[in-house]
Amino acid sequence: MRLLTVNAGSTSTKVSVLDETGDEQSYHSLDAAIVDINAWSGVDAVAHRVVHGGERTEPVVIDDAVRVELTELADLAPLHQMPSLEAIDVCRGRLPSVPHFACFDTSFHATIPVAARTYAVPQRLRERIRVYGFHGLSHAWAGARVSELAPEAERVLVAHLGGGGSLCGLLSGRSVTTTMGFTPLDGLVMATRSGSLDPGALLWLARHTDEDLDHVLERESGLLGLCGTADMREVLRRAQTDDTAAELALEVYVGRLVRLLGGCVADLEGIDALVFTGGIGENSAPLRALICDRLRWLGVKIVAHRDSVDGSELTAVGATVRTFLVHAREDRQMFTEVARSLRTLA
Ligand SMILES: Nc1ncnc2c1ncn2[C@@H]1O[C@H](COP(=O)(O)OP(=O)(O)O)[C@@H](O)[C@H]1O
Ligand SMILES: CC(=O)OP(=O)(O)O
Ligand SMILES: [Mg+2]
Repeated sequence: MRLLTVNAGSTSTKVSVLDETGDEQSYHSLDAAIVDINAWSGVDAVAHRVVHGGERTEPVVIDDAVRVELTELADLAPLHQMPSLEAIDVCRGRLPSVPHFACFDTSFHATIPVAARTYAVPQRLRERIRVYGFHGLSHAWAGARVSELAPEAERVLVAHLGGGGSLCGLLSGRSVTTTMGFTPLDGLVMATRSGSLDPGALLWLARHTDEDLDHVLERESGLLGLCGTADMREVLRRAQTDDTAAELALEVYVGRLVRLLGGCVADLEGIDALVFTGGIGENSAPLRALICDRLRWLGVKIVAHRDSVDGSELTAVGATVRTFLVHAREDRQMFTEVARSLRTLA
């Protein structure tokens, strides 16, 4: 099978053409991929990463009805859903005769136990509002890689740190806990998203200010709100020059991560392996060091590792938890899922 994949993230769009031989072509935008339209010849199907899939637990072929269904979820993922739908429209226009699949970030988290997905609100609201969890394609891929790299590891914590960020606790490869909830605004401090906030603060802001809360919390907060840049490379560079706003941003970022990771570790009753993935997790040795310095109590200890080779083991002597670096391959995960769906449909 030859598959075109489109992954519209909050700070990047990644497009690739893949097949089972491992041959692959990558592009950093849909426009760049369209310029190389010859690479699309012979594509059997297209896979689109769609962040919110509602109750869906499997990829689905996109027709007009599915498109409407996904549009109705747009305000639950304002940085992602409409850009994905726009990419879907462009690709369906260019390749009308092959199936276009939506592969969902939410699907992998269908295994989270009921109590862990339930908010303490009245029943009439619980029917609408629950934990979905996101970055599922990345967490699933990282979990599968760890099962190759460390087959003995049953309790695995994946830290997907990119433009968005979330932690996922996996037990025997299945998601049981995660830091994002009803929407991808929850949990960790992100590039421009606040992450978790006291719901009382939201009520207060709604009553006492005329801020556009959607805009503030999705696009003006996170690292950007704390120190004026959304790019972790810049935050780290500025923190080296005694820039106090950048230093605070790093402390808030790492502090929130460590606190939420502690909750996931408690859900898993300990961990055997820790995995870093996503643009920051894969590429930033200094950030991994800052995080792991705060996790010594857990038995995490890593070597200073500067390159970003997929599957590298970072575990240092004396550690009781094995730590790995895995490249986020949502495209490869979509390949696996679409191949399975095509077999089922055949
Ligand atoms: N060497 C690096 N050090 C720190 N951060 C990095 C590095 N390389 C990339 N990043 C960060 O990774 C982020 C992009 O991550 P990625 O997972 O590709 O994004 P998206 O969430 O759009 O999918 C950028 O915001 C950038 O700041
Ligand atoms: C769900 C999410 O935040 O995705 P990304 O990190 O790709 O923006
Ligand atoms: Mg991403």
